Amino acid sequence: MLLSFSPFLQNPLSPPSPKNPNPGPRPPNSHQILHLSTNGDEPTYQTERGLRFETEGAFFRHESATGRDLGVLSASLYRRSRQQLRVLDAMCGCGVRSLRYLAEAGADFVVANDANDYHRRVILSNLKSVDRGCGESKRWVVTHFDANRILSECYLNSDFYDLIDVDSFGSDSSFLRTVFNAIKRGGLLYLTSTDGYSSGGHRPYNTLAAYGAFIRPMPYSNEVGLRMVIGGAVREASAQGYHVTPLFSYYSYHGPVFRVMLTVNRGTLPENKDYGFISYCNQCGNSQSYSWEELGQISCPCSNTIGSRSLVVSGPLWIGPLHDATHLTEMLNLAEQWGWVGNDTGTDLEKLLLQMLDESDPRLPSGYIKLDEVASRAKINSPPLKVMMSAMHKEGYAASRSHIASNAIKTNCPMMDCIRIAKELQGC
Ligand SMILES: C[S@@+](CC[C@H](N)C(=O)[O-])C[C@H]1O[C@@H](n2cnc3c(N)ncnc32)[C@H](O)[C@@H]1O
Repeated sequence: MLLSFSPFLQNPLSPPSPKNPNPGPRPPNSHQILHLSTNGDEPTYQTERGLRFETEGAFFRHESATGRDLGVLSASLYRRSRQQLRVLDAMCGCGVRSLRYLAEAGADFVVANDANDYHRRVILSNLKSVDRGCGESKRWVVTHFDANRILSECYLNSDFYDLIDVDSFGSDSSFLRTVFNAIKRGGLLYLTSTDGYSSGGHRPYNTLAAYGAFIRPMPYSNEVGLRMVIGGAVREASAQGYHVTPLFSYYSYHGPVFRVMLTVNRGTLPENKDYGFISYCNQCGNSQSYSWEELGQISCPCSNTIGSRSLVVSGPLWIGPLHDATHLTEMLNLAEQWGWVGNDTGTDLEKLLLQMLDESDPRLPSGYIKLDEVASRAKINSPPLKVMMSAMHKEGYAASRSHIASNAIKTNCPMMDCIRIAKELQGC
C-alpha cells in the first residue's frame, strides 16, 4: 500500500529550512539505530576521481566507476545549459553517485535514497565530506524509502527532478511506472539493468512476461540488452504521455551492466518509428530492422521467411540510434577539460567516448558482426579488425568498432560481402 505523508508534515524531500533544520520525518518503516563498525575496524575508504568516501557494508563496485563518470559528465552538461540540477539518486548504495553529482556536476540539490537504512551512517559521512565537514547541508538529504514510494511521493508533492538515477539490482523495469512522473520536462533519466540473462534470448517467454519483449538468441545480444532497456522506457513513457531519447548507451561486461541516459519530454510520439523489431537469420547471418507496419513482411535476402527455424525475430525494442553524437562530443570535450581522459578508472574514457561517437554514424544499422562469425562462415582465420574495416570503407560501406564487443564491427555491409572481403584479404 502506498503511504502518503500528512500535509502537515514537511515534505521529506525538501531541503531543511533554517527554521526547521530537520530534513523531514523518518519513514515509518525505518529505525534510528545507526550501525557503526561492529568489529572495531577502521572504515574502509575508496577513492574515485580524487574523491574519498567510505563504503563499509554498502554495495560498491569499483568497476562501475566508468558508468558514474558518464553520468556525471551528462549531469554537468545539463547543469551548465539549464543553470540548475536537482538529482534524485534513487538507489544510492554508499552514496558515491550523490557525492559525485554534488562535487563534480555542481548539483544544487541531491536526494540520496537507499531502501536499506543500514547504510545511513556511511552515506551521511560521505555527503558531509562534500561540505568539508560543515555539518548538515541544504544541498542534500538522505532518505530510506523504497524507490517506487519516493518516486510516487515526488509526484504527489509536485517535487520534480532534473536527473533521476535508477541503479537497481537486476532489471530496472519495476521502477518505470513511477519514475516518469517525478522527472522535469527535458530532464534526464539514467537507467541501469544488470539482467544479462534476459537479453541472451534463452527464455523468451520469461522475458516477454518481465519486459513485454520477446527476445531470441542473436550474436549481438548485449546490444539487444541496451535496446531492451531503452525499449522498456519508450513503452512506459509513451503509456504515460512522455517520450524518451537516448543520449548515450553503455554496456560493460563487468556484471554485465546495461546503462542508458535518456532525456524525457512531454508528449507521445505519433509514430514511434524507432520502436520495432530486429530479425537475425542464422542461415545467412544478416540482420534487419522492422517497424510495426512491416511486421508481415519479415523475410531475409536468402529467402528465409518468418516461419523458418533459422530466421529469428526479437522485439519490440528500440531500433533507433544508441547515442546522441552532439551530446557525446560535449561529454568528450568536458572529459578532456577535466583531465579525465586516460586510464585511471580501468577504462580509457576517451577511447570509449570516441568509439561511441563512431557508433553514432546514422548509416549504421542495429547490431554488429563478429569477426569470428565471418571467419567461421568463410572457413578462414579471423581477419584483423582494422584491415577489415578499412576494406569495408574502401567499398563505400559504413563500418565502426563497437564499444560492446572488441572483435566486432558495426556495419551496413551484408554478411555475404563481409565473407567475400575477408576471403579476398586472405587471398582466397
Ligand atoms: C546497485 S546498488 C547501487 C549502487 C550505487 N548506485 C553505486 O553507484 O555504487 C543498488 C542499491 O539499491 C538498493 N535497493 C534495492 N532495492 C531498492 C528499492 N526497491 N528501493 C530503493 N533502494 C533499493 C540496495 O540497498 C543497494 O544499495
